[in-house]
Amino acid sequence: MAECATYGTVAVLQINNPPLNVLGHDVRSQLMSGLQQALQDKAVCSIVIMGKGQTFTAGADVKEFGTEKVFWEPTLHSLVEAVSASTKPVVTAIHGTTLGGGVALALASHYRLADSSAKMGLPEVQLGILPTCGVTQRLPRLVGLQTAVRMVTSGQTQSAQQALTAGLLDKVVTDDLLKKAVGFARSVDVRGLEARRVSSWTVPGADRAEDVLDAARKTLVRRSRGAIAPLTALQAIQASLLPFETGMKREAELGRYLWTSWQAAALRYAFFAERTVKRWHIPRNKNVNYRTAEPMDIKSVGVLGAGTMGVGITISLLQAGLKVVLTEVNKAQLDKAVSLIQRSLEGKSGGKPQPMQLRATTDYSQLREVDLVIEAVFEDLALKKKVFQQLDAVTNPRTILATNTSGLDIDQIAAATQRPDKVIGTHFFSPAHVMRLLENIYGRHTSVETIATAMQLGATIGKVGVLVGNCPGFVGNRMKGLNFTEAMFLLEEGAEPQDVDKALEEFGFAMGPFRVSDLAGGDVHWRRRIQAGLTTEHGPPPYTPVLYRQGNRYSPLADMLCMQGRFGQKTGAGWYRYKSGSRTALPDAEVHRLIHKHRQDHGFQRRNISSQEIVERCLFPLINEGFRILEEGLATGPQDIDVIFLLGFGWPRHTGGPMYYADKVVGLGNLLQSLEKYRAYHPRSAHWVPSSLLRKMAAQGTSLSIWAAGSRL
Ligand SMILES: C/C=C(\C)C(=O)SCCNC(=O)CCNC(=O)[C@H](O)C(C)(C)COP(=O)(O)OP(=O)(O)OC[C@H]1O[C@@H](n2cnc3c(N)ncnc32)[C@H](O)[C@@H]1OP(=O)(O)O
Repeated sequence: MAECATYGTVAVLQINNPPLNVLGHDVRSQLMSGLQQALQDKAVCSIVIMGKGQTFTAGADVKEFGTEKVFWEPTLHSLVEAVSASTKPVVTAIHGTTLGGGVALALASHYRLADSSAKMGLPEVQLGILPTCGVTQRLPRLVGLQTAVRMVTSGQTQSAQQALTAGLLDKVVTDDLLKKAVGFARSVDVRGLEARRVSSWTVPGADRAEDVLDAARKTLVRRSRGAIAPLTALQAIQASLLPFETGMKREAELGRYLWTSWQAAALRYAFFAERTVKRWHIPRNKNVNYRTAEPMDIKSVGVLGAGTMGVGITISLLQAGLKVVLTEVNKAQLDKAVSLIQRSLEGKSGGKPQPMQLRATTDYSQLREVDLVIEAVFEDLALKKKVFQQLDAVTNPRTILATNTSGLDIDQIAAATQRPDKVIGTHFFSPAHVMRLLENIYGRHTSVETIATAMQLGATIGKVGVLVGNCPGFVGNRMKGLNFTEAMFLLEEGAEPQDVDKALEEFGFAMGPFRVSDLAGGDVHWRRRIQAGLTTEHGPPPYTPVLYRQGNRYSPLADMLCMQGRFGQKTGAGWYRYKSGSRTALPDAEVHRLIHKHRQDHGFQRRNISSQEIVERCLFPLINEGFRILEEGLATGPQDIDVIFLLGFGWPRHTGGPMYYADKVVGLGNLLQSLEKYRAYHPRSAHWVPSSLLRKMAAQGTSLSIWAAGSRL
């Protein structure tokens, strides 16, 4: 857990708690006793704290949060204070990615040394808490308010060089950190110790504090979108302008407030959910799971189609060091894609991107020897089936064939080949080289090896892979579609697009559904509705009532906009209008007129609709569908659905995701009641019929987390 050794007059305490040296109770106890021993040992003049393995420490053990263990002595706070109060100089030597409590230990030390490849960060706000143990008080004294505010409220990591420039580190070294730290510790003098205690310093540039804090507050109010941790952390930093002990009390007070907040619990859940989804199984056959599966070794990947998605996917693969054969029949499109890829990879640090690993070709037969192909052609079932037939003919029979689709039937695509066991859906999110989510969809015949390979490939290229079953829209788009459907009904009943968007943005989404639709292009879903027979390019299909389709209430408003060529930002007009070259959504009188006339034509009585109703009507049907998905065994557990929404659809992270939010914030009983209430008002929308899983759980008074714990392997 923590090892102690002496090198002449220097005692070295090394954390050894693989994989990430988190500071659980055992580690804290051993570090504390090592420190006390070193202080008592007359032969020891100075002390080094460092870590073994891949990192100094990733900080506090988050698994202890929400349990009593975190308060067991020595707490992290006691340990940090013991380091700060040490009568012998303490040097912290940092390597790897040092986070949270690791930075707290470093700040309390008298000297800070780091390996040149080290990174340091304070991700606490991402867990809904603030950096305590004196971090909000010591950091501004060391690096100034501005840098401290940036580090604490963003949670982003700093490179060793940045930390050195900011004044957070005293020295950056290359190679043999242990030797250099011991050498450094030998050179420091106990006589200078008092002056090295950061707590005795004042915050540099305190005279400009108001301006810095005001500017930060304004930015955070806009960016946090309801998350309370960043603004609370800012208050703690503000307290660093007070005497140190007063500031420490304020930090502890604010820390306690966040510690017990529902948002901290939700964010902790989100942290572990992202890691839980890799432990997948198929609900209908639990023997098929991450433990029994053996992935194929993938060294080369073919990407078919050099449009926006193909380019993003290629960049992700190249960045992970894989060989890529990019195939596109249109030579001009291919050349454009290659230049985009090269530009994107140029100047990327880390040495991974290797453009020479890319072969671009118009010739399908070049895909003959790749291990896996990701097809990224236009979202059209007939086209994809044709492409898969060709791929089946040209590629090696052992090659896995993946289709990048956002909702088409994997089984139909697989049926176009002689190897349905080697066909899988890999739904990338746009921009594919930026978005971390990869929704992997198994079909009826997809083999366990193919599933494991797609999941492994996701991890290799830095994505969070979530495995789901095959159904229209899969998990993400099947649920998300309902949100947009209800949003349009709200327009019919009296809301304006900006009212709906505002309510959901206040809930925490970066963009409301109409702004998202304008960004993505309304034509994409219009084509899908046409394919599904819900509408035609000229209006409702013959003999179809305007407001009902396929047994459900239907709003034709989106179709009406598309029929006018209003596809969103790319056409300068959609639900909003856009000035040339601008992405700012401006309310458009023409849209208001169109909605107004539609209401009049169909006898809707306009009424004022509250933000609460907007949020409930847009989100509750989607959550209800999530329960149906679990019931149908299309996702391993609620975490999988939550991760899809957190990483793919901008669901506000501080609420944990749709299923967590329903379970822990709304409450399953309340959700059921609301669904019943809206169902009574809107009987012709099947999405208000509560799922039987939800009914059962609400009746039993059980929770999704208990259900999930029982179902996960
Ligand atoms: C007050 C609060 C204080 C003082 C704090 O310190 S709060 C904690 C601050 N630290 C963090 O938030 C670190 C979070 N961890 C990460 O960001 C990443 O794990 C990493 C960048 C450090 C490493 O990433 P990676 O190499 O991809 O590894 P994984 O994320 O997959 O993690 C491996 C396993 O370790 C578990 N883990 C990671 N960090 C912690 C932690 N701080 N406490 C407990 N467990 C942690 C993670 O869940 C993985 O576990 P398994 O899923 O493999 O079981």
